[in-house]
Amino acid sequence: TGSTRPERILAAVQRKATKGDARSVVNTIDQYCRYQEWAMNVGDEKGAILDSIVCEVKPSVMLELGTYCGYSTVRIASMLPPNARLLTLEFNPAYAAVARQVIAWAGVEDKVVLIEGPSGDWIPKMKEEFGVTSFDLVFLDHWKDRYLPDTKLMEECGLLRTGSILLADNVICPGTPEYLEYVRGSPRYESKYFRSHLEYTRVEDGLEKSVFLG
Ligand SMILES: O=c1[nH]cnc2c(O)c(F)c(-c3ccc(F)cc3)cc12
Ligand SMILES: [Mg+2]
Repeated sequence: TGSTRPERILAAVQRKATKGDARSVVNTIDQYCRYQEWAMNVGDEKGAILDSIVCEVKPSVMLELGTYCGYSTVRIASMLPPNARLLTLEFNPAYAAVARQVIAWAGVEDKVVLIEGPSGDWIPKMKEEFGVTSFDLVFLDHWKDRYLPDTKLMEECGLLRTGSILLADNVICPGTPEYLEYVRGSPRYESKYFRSHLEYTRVEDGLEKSVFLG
């Protein structure tokens, strides 16, 4: 049986990236996915927008929905101060196994809590299991059909406070129409679209930043 794409990404990281150097891990994955084989990392172009928002928000507690190989996990964690925490949720155990090793190689494991399982099950347990009061910033990058239900679930579970920010990937490609309609139409959110491109391609995609108004 051959390797999987995530395993080949991990092999590239362990072969080419400097251990303990998060930026080197990010650059290695971008190189691999641009020139060897495409993969669904947020990528360098949208990643720069993600960086600017993480820098602006300076979150103490952040949630990432959808870890995949850990590319954005490492990108975000490398920008967080030591006492900040990034909780990242991954449904697929094979992806989570690779992500743990990518996160370790980058040396950011102290700032990251990787949780395996369905977001719908874990979001209601965030307070009791992880001592979360509310999230300062949430990066939605999992399954497009879960963006809206998980957002409503976070509202219902009191995990969003006035000023909490949602940043959603892939709002154009593959597209999250119901989520966009909700955050753009709701008086409880102030939304803004950051136009970009689908990772490693010239296809349009973008990030939607939505501030929860309470
Ligand atoms: O399922 C996804 N979860 C999270 N992020 C994704 C992404 O950034 C993609 F580009 C894509 C994608 C996959 C195939 C395409 F042809 C286009 C986009 C999918 C996801
Ligand atoms: Mg994505």
